[in-house]
Amino acid sequence: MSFVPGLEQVVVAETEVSFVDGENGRLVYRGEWAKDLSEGHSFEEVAYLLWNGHLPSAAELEVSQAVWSQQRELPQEIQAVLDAIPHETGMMSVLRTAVSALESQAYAYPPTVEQAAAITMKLPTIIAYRYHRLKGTTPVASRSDLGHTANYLYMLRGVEPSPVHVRALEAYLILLMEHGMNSSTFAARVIASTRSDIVSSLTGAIGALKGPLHGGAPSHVMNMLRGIGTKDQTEAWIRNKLESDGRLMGFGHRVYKTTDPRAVALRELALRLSASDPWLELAVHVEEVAIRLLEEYKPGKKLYTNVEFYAAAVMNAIEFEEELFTPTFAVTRTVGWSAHIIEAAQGRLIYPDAAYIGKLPAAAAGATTP
Ligand SMILES: CC(=O)SCCNC(=O)CCNC(=O)[C@H](O)C(C)(C)COP(=O)(O)OP(=O)(O)OC[C@H]1O[C@@H](n2cnc3c(N)ncnc32)[C@H](O)[C@@H]1OP(=O)(O)O
Ligand SMILES: O=C([O-])CC(=O)C(=O)O
Repeated sequence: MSFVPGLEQVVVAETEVSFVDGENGRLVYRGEWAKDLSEGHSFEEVAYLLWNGHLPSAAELEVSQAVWSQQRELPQEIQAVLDAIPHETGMMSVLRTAVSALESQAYAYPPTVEQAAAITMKLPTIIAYRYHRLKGTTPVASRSDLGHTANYLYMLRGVEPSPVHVRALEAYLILLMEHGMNSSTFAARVIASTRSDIVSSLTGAIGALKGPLHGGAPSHVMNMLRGIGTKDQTEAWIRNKLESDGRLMGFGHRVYKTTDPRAVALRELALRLSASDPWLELAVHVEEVAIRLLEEYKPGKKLYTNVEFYAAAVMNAIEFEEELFTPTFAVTRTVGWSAHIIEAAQGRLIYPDAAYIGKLPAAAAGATTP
C-alpha cells in the first residue's frame, strides 16, 4: 500500500452530485454548468437540483418554496443555546454549536432531502439571530414572502434588501453551493458512512470549512490586501511573503490547475457591482502580480486565483462584514454537503489505512515487523 499525503488524486467515492474539472477550469452540478445556474436561477432551484437530481418544474418549485420557507424559525432551545455562547466566540464556532444542538429524532438516520432542507433553511436564521444579539439589536423575524437569499439579507438588515444585492448574493451562493470532494465534504461523507445522523455530519463539515486553508480564507485575503495597502507596494509585499515561505491567500487549489471558474465569475460580478471601487482595483492588480510571481517562485506548480479571492470582493461589495464571510459560505455549502451525506449514507463505511512509523514494544521489536 502506498501513502499519498493529503490523499491527492486518490478517488474515495463515486458521486452524481458534481464534477470539478480541474484541468479545464469547469464546474458541473448534476449535469448543469454551475456558472449558468448562477446567472439564471434561484437558490431554491439549485438546491432542489442538487438534492433531487433535476431542476424543479414550476409546480415542484412552488410546493418546495412554500414548505421550506416554513422551516426558517429557530426552536426556543436553539435561541437559548445561542444566547449562552460567550460574545467573543467566532461566528463559525457559534454556527457549528447551534447546528450541533439541532440534534433530535426529526433528524435521525437515514438522512433525507426533507431533513437537509429543514436544516439549510435555519442557517441564515442562526447567523442573523446571533448577529443582532451581538449588536444589541432585536432579531428580525423571517418573511415567508421572500426567497431564501432575500430573506437572509432582510433578517440581517431589517429592511427590504436592494435587488442588486439580492442578485449578487444569490449568484455567490449558487457558485459556492457545491464542490466535489473538498475537505469539508469528505469529512461529512466520512461521518455519514458510519450511519450517523445528518446533524453530526453537518457539524463536522462546518468545523472543517472553518480552517484558513479552506473556507476561512476570505478574511485572510482582506488582511493581505490591507497589508499590501497600495498598488505600488504590491510587488515588494508579495516577494517578501513568498521569500519567507508564506502563502498568498486566495491562490492555489488542490484540483484547479488553471483559474478557478468561480473566481472568474465572481470577479465579473464584483466588477459589475463596483468597478470604480479603489479596493477592487487593488485586488485586480494584486491578482495580476501574484500570478506572475507565483510562477516565478513556484515554477510549474500552476498556482492561480481560487474562489476565495473574489468571494472576499463580492462580500465586500454587498457590504457584508468579515465575520459573515465564512458563515455565509456555510449557508450555501450545507446544500452540497447534505446531497453528499444522503449519497454516502448508503455507501460502504469509509475506513482508510495508516502506515505505522512509530516504535514497537521492546519484546516485539525483533520478532514482528509492522
Ligand atoms: C474554498 C477553498 O477552500 S479554496 C482554498 C482557500 N485557501 C487558500 O486560498 C489558502 C492558500 N492556498 C493554499 O494554502 C493551497 O493552495 C491549498 C490549501 C488551497 C491547496 O493546497 P495543496 O493542494 O495541499 O497544495 P500544497 O500545499 O501541497 O502546495 C503545493 C506547492 O504550491 C505552493 N503553494 C500552494 N498554494 C500557495 C499559495 N497560496 N501561496 C504560495 N505558495 C503556494 C506550496 O508552497 C507548495 O510548494 P512546494 O512544493 O515548493 O513546497
Ligand atoms: O475544493 C476545494 O479544495 C475547496 C474549494 O474550493 C471548495 O470547497 O469550494
